Amino acid sequence: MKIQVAIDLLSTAEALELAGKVAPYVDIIELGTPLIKAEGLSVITAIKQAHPDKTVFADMKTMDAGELEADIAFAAGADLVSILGAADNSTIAGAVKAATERGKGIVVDLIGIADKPARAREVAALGVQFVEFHAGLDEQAQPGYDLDVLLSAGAASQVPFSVAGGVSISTIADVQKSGAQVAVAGGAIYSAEDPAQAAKELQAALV
Ligand SMILES: O=C([C@H](O)CO)[C@H](O)[C@H](O)COP(=O)(O)O
Repeated sequence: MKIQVAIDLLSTAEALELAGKVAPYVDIIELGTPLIKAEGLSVITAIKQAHPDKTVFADMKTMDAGELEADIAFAAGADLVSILGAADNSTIAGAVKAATERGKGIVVDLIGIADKPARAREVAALGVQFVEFHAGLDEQAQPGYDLDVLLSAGAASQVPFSVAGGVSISTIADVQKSGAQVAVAGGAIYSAEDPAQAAKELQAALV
C-alpha cells in the first residue's frame, strides 16, 4: 500500500517545507483543495519541481469542465487529478481523455456519495486510475463518524481504491487490511509536532 500525504496548508512556502520533511516516507504528495484555491496552479509546479521523483496529486475536486480542468493541472505538473464522483459521467470521461493524452491519471473522489461501492464500479469502468473513498473534514467532525464504514465500503467495491478520512497511526493497519491501494493522511502528518516522524511511523506500520 502506498502513502499519500494530503497537504491542507495554505501557502506554497509551507507546502514546500512540509513536503521536504516528509517526502522520504511517502509515495504521493497531494496538494489539497484549499491550498490550490489559495495559491493557484503554481503550487503544483513548485512541488513537482522540488520533488520530480514523487507522484504529485492535485486535489482539484472538479465538478464540471473535466477535460479542461484536468488538463490545466497536468500542464502545471500534476501526475494525478481528482474529479468528484458526483459529477456527470461525461465530466469524468473528459478528464480521463486529458489524462490519457498526457500519460497521467484521474482519481474519482466519492465525497458526499451515498452508495459509494456502486458509484465506484461505475466510474472505474470509465478508465480512472483509482477511486477515493473519502469522508471530508466536515463529515469527520460530526458525532459518530466511523472510518470503518469507509473501509467496508472500499472493500465491497472490488475496484482499486484509496481511503481518506482522518487516517492515522492507529488506523493505518486497518486501512491496509481493507485492501486499499493508497492510504491518505493529512492532519495526522501536517498537524503532528514532528511531521517527518509521523510520516515515518505511518510507513513503518505497513506490513
Ligand atoms: O481532501 C481532503 C479534504 O477534503 C480537504 O481538502 C483532505 O485532504 C483529506 O480528507 C485527507 O485529510 P485528513 O482527513 O486530515 O487525513
